[in-house]
Amino acid sequence: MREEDLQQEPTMAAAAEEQMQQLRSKATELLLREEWEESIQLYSHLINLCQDQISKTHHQDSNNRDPDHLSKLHKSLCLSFSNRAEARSKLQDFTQALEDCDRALQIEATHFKTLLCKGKILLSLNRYSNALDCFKAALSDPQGNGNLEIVNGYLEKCKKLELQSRTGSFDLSDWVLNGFRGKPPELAEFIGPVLVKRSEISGRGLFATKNIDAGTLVLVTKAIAIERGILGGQDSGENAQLVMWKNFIDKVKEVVTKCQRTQLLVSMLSTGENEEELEVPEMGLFRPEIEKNGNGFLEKLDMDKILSILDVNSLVEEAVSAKVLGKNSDFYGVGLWLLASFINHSCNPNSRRLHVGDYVIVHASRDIKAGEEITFMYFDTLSLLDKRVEMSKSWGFNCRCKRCKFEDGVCSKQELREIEIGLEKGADVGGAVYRLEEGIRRWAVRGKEKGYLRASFWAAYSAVYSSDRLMKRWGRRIPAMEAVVDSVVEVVGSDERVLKMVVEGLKKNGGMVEFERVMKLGRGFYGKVVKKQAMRNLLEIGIQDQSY
Ligand SMILES: C[S@@+](CC[C@H](N)C(=O)[O-])C[C@H]1O[C@@H](n2cnc3c(N)ncnc32)[C@H](O)[C@@H]1O
Repeated sequence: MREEDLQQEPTMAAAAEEQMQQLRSKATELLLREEWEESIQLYSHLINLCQDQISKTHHQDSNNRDPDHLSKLHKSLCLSFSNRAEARSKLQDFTQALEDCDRALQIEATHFKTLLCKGKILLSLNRYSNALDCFKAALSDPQGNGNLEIVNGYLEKCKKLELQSRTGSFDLSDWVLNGFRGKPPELAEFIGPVLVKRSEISGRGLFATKNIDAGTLVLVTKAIAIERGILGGQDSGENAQLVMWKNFIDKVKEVVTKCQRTQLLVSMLSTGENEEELEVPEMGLFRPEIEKNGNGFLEKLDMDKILSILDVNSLVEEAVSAKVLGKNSDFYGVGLWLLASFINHSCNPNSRRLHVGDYVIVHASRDIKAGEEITFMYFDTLSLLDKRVEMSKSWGFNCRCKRCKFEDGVCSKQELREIEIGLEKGADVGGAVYRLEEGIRRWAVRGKEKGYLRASFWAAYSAVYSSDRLMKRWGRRIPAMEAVVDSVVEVVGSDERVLKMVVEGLKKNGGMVEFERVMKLGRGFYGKVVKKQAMRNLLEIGIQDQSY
């Protein structure tokens, strides 16, 4: 280096130091004011300057190097990455935020602020054991001592969620007993014994890899985007729905841009066309703990494709919990849950879903055998074939489930149609049920197929069983309620209306319907997330005042 350069260097370094100092205080101010975008810009500038200065210092003659100066620069760089990570995480840009955390931790492996920030990001990405490692490491930093309470709080939360996601042991008893009111409990993501495979129904579907008994959890997964609101009257309701739909699309677009893993999975969802040609995703893709940032090739998701995907896969929060949460019948919530998007519809479903906060919980609503496809209902399955055909069309497909195939091919279609028309015209429901049961015998309909027809005419059966007058007249000529309930539950799984009728039967007749039967139905309906004692209370409440 020339003599004059050497003389100029301290002044240039001082100027750079001053510029960095100004940037640091301005960026910190923006961070405190929660102006994330702006603070990110300044931190990026600061990071460049720091790196520049560090490289200049490295090029200096080792005798002239000031080790203190270098270590200050490294500290400043570490803090800048850490703060930029914080700002990026606030904007939900988790991929870049994690990159910043890692760069900060390369400089200082136990940097407390960074470990806390990284732990929180991993926690919100449902990567519980990785988050746990971060919080444990944070405790080993001297700064951790002053923040023991905060770090321990996160550690406990992580441990609980990690256990839930590993074992599927969730307990929503208190929340359900409280009428789904209050803040929904915190949940982990969980994947039970299931696998995505080709389905005979259409495209891909989710299958059980083990026997799963009624009430057992199949999966718990968080929406990648969700939009909720209250729809007003007719016109304003339609408008509100349009605005919500637009916001929902924007949210999906944003997550897809920010997270490659999400983008990859969204691009694999069905657009409703050529489903047989769609790729079957490997299950690892649904496990956030397995770091997977795409395979280098990412299909570009254009707007048309996103719209078709959302049309086919988004679910409306229509579960009882969502209605109570919204405290309003006009409450409407729409979301996209990735793994749940691989579940096909069946009018003979074996699972049901419950919405808890941003999570959807899917549990078996009846016993499922290993190898069986897991299905839930997209629309009401306790209804007649014609109505179901109409609803399936409005979903954009023709239902190809076994029940629809059977009912479509049943030899006695004309007679069934006559019973239906009679009911539409206000014929005696008891007479209709009697005629149907008599037909079932004559047409030699057996086993599960009996349940198919009974589930289709459920409205008539339930009207008879709930009326003392009709039961007096028809009770001895039609099957006992328990037999019909069993065959209907075998077909549609546990259902709120069936459960309600059975609970009312228990209330009226005491011993006629055993409590165990009600408990089994309750388990199929609410799932094992409601524990035995709470379920007893829940159903006893129902027995006392019918408001379960
Ligand atoms: C949420 S996706 C379910 C997964 C889908 N099969 C796949 O391969 O990605 C919904 C789409 O699956 C198909 N589907 C679901 N249930 C069906 C059924 N019962 N009969 C026919 N097609 C069905 C329809 O194309 C529907 O638009």
